[in-house]
Amino acid sequence: MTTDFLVGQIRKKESFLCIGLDTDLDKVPKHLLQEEDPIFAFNKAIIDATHHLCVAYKPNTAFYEAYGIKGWQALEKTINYLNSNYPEIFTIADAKRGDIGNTSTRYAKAFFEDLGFDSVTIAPYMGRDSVEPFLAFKDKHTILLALTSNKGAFDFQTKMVEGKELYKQVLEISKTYENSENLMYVVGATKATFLTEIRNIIPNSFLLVPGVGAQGGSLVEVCKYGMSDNVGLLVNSSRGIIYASDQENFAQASAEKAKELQQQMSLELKKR
Ligand SMILES: O=c1ccn([C@@H]2O[C@H](COP(=O)(O)O)[C@@H](O)[C@H]2O)c(=O)[nH]1
Repeated sequence: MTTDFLVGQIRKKESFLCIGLDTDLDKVPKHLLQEEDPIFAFNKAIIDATHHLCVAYKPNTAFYEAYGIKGWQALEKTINYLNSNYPEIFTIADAKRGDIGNTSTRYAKAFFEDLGFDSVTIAPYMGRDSVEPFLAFKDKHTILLALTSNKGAFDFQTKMVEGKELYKQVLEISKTYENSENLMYVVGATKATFLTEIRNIIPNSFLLVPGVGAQGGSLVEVCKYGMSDNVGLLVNSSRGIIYASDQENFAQASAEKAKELQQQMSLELKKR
């Protein structure tokens, strides 16, 4: 999917919501456990109830890998369902990969070609040759971890390296990578006050912003400091939406939570 198409969807739906499909069988409604594939049954119900309120879905691969081959099959069914039924939706494999070049190429093929995701999250730590294999794929997006939402972000990401915080080095150096127009960045909603400085370095790049909802980040602050001329934001909520209820009405309850965020997003878009 091109960035222009994504921006068009954001304007049309008045939403830059990304719903995280972090599907955990300990948390899904009990009646679904009788289904042949309870993970997919849960995801399908959530997607059907919420697709008009969001522009992206982000399965975190950990939640699928944890269930072995059945989990991976559920991930495959989920992305196939999205691509077949809702091709206007931007899809993110939150896999946090990155390795030596030939290995990164295999990861890129797995997520972009075999599974057919629009984007994948990548750790920048191994540098240029670990990231560029992902960037080589046209109309696919590589979402680099810049400043993450967790407390441990302060262990390394904000440390000074050659006179500059490491996360700023990641932003600046990655701009020099081949096909860097295919880059997006992860910045946690819990780090919203850093967004002004981040926008000075990458004024127009899209940011995937996890951390509203369960982690306590503020959507208003993210928009205040992080919204760019082309919106430039995909704000993710996972647990806050998909586990709104553990009863039979779970999909409707998730749609209500998604609608609350979409309406706040619509207001933020109208402010500009
Ligand atoms: O900095 C980061 C990077 C990734 N994540 C992931 O996003 C979701 C957040 O889930 P919530 O339930 O809305 O808190 C989850 O998959 C994380 O692994 C992040 O939180 N922060």
